[in-house]
Amino acid sequence: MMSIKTIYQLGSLRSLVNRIAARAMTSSTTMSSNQTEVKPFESIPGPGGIYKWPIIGTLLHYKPFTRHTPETLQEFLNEQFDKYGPVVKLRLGPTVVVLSDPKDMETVFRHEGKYPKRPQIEIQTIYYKRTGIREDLGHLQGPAWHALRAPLNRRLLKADSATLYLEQQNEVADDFVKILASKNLSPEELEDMFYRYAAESIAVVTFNKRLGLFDPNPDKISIQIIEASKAVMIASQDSLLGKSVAHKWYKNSTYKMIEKAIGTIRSTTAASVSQAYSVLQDRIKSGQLKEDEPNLLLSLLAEKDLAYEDIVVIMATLYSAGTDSTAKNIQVFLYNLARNPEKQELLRREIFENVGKNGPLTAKALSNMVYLKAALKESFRLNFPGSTGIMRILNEDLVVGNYRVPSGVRVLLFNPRAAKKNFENPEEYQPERWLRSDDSVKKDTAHNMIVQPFGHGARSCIGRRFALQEIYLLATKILQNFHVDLQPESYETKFIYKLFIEAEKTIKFKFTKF
Ligand code: HEM
Repeated sequence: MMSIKTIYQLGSLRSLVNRIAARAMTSSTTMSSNQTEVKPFESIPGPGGIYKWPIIGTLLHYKPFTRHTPETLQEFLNEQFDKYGPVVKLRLGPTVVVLSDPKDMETVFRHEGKYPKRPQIEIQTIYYKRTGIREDLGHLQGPAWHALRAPLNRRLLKADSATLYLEQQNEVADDFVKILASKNLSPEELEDMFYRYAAESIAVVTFNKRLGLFDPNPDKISIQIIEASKAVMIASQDSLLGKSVAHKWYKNSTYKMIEKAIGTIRSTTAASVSQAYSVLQDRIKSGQLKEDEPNLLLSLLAEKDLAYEDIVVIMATLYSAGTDSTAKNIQVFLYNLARNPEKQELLRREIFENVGKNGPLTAKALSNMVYLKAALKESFRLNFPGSTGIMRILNEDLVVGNYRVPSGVRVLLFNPRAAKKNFENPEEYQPERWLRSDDSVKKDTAHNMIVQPFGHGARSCIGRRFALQEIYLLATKILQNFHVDLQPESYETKFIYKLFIEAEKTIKFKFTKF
């Protein structure tokens, strides 16, 4: 007989236990672990009747039938929770079970298996089928996904993966601050600068070079990727949340938008990678390559199971996924600091203590800066970065919220609601909640599943260490030099979502040099 250890080594103990539980659930007296009756999938509450119909059931959630669009989906989902309770079943394209209890989120993550499935974005699936081009990391599933992801885990998720690039990324942040100090930027120009900052910062990782995006006449091609990345986000959100449907049958405007955008991202990345490759070859030939230099491209080229084309796809994904997301969340962080000047001052004090008025942000300083980390985490809690939270397709039958949910069903872990419902004074910006020295906070942070801005588990964000580092860096440099404030009309900024959070109207910051 197989020992428990052997079964576990085969990676199947958890799923075995769950399968046994699932079988038990189908019997007439099914009970969950806390001895309450497990109810069938069909009985999960949610909008019924015509709202269950394909296509139309989703479109009815949006304008002109309600006041919502995919950009305000969080408000819509909150209304559904108020009406139906903590587990809701509704149509967002396909049927989706939306969960808001952290315990249920944990159950889903515990059973996601070796190849967690995030639902593919249909418009992208169709694009890949029609064009035959290679799918990217975010789209692939199963072993094909794992083949691209594993080499990146080793290179991007280690403790020092991002700090290796600190020196180069410090320079990018310094250049940003110089421009802020010397030019009178309009709010729109400033907003654009945040995108350029994120793109410039990740380019030193993907292409081994500065792109010069802060120059008066930057390379047009690099700027095009920024715009293309925004377009991919908008089209993807409309497809994921069931607003765009016709792309299935013909090239509607949303499809044309994503077709053009992915085409631009791929072709321009291919050119940048090819250039970086030539530079690398020249440096190897001339013996200029430093053995210890951080060089993602070089290290991926050494990976025998990755084709050159895979590397281009990886770099395209990292460059575009790493631009829009980071640029938007930096602004939200600065917004929260501007609205809470006393917290801004506490953070500035920590910065001065650790790096002084002009010093670079070092890995050592960063490891000491607990308030900086708490301040950003609190910003993520208050204004959740992603439109919906995390999505998965269940790999096995599960019991969540006392309902049986079969394998293959889409679940949406709606962190934004949990991030408000499980905290005291949830609308207040209180970085102190995340500081271990404050006892009242431990209670708040007890459930680790709630604020997961980068997702969780094997399928979580591969760029998270870089995203955090870039945000920490820019916030540090800005606070070393300026008081951050808001023009009165931006004080009550409304946030909407284009996959990631963004201000409905450009935020009007006031940076006062001191
Ligand atoms: C504040 C900035 C960012 C946020 C909030 C964010 C958030 C996320 C989230 C929520 C996911 C899905 C995780 C899951 O399903 O569990 C994700 C996936 C991903 N992110 Fe990020 N991200 C950010 C920055 C970045 C950066 C800088 C990069 C690249 C350098 C990046 C690359 C990716 C990729 C490639 C995936 C797909 C991973 C996979 O499917 O294996 N992200 N991100």
